[in-house]
Amino acid sequence: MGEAPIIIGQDLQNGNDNDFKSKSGTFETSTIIGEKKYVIGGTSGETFYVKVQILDNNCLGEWVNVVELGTKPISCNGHSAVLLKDRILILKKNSNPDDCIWFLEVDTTYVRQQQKKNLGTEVVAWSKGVIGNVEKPVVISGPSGVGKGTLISLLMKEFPSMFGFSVSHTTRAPRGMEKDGVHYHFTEKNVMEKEIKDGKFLEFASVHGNLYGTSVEAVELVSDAGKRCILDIDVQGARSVRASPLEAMFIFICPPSMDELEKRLRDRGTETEEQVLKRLRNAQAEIEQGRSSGIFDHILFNDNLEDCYENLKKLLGLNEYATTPKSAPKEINLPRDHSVSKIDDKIIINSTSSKLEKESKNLIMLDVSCLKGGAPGRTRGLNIEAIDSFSEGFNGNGNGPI
Ligand SMILES: Nc1ncnc2c1ncn2[C@@H]1O[C@H](COP(=O)(O)OP(=O)(O)OP(=O)(O)O)[C@@H](O)[C@H]1O
Ligand SMILES: Nc1nc2c(ncn2[C@@H]2O[C@H](COP(=O)(O)O)[C@@H](O)[C@H]2O)c(=O)[nH]1
Repeated sequence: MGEAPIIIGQDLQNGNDNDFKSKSGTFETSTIIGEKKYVIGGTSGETFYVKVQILDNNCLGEWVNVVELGTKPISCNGHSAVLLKDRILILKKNSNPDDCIWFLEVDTTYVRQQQKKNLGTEVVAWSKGVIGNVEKPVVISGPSGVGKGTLISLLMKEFPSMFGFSVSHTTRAPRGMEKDGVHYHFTEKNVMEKEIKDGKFLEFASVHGNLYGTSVEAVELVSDAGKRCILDIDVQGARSVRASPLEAMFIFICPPSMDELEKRLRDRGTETEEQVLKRLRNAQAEIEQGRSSGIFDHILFNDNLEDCYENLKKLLGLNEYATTPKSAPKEINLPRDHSVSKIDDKIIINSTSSKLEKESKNLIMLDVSCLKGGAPGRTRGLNIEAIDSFSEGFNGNGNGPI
């Protein structure tokens, strides 16, 4: 049973009571959804950790246990909360431009799935907001030696600002040139198993006798950089990602023949004879699954490398002229003191700072109509615009068109 926060301020009938101070001196918001009140605030102490508590009127008005999933904001010195359809938008005050928009998911598909696993406990999930339309992650699978890594390297070299590689964890030993944290996070089996138990992985699989996995953080880091995430994972991993809430594009790379695959693996010279044979045995099953399981949106044959790379670029909507991201992420400078209001899918953020400060700040409009993704991972598709309160037809109180 959670300890009840001490709240000063009025509960609203339905919606939010924004940014009031509790007796402990920390800032809290209270959002009412049906019979439940979500109190988002901090624990006292030197560092202000964000914490969620839920008062459930269905449970005789008791504070219920809450499991908070996802990566949550590390610290927060006050925030505003706005109720959207299935999640609460959190606007952090006094924060960096790339760390001020967060979501607390309360009724998304992911939360409902997790709720089933944690019967008897309330589940909520945190997800950081990313401005702009960073496109869906790309999952690339195919048998060992087919050329996935080669194709991905070409892509990253040609479009460094557009794509970011999801650095997987593995329990296999590094190869000669491989660097920890760059090619893989090389780790111990017991450590990785513990992290899997702790829910840090989006997917994981035992591949050719070793454990491999994509951490939620690996994907989030790429999204945070405003780049399209590329995952190089096996078919089992692709299946898990397909079943997860992460919307992605799935591409399977096929070899022209088993003989050619064997030649590439042997010529690469990174595996022992025993490992080569194991990888070739697994390749047969992977190719069958890749071609028939329905997991993949596209199948590419990597016969001639140049042709295959051109086809990959076509699938990704790239051509020789597209060398910059389609939508570079914009930054938001949230006024330190602000009020928020909601008009349909538009959140109006109005500076309530001193006049001097206000002169440099505009009214900001955050469009949440095209949200994509979410926990586990980032929430994409946020659009932001600074608007002139007089010319754009909004009054200065953010109370809607005048
Ligand atoms: N189209 C191609 N024609 C000939 N050789 C190729 C082609 N594509 C890749 N190769 C070579 O095949 C070898 C295997 O490629 P790569 O390491 O990219 O495979 P991979 O699918 O990433 O393998 P793994 O899953 O084991 O990491 C490399 O030596 C690479 O240079
Ligand atoms: N399910 C996952 N598979 C992964 C991940 N990272 C890599 N892989 C796949 O493993 C094999 C072997 O890779 P290698 O580097 O040892 O040659 C290959 O098919 C990769 O696609 C992961 O995070 N999850």
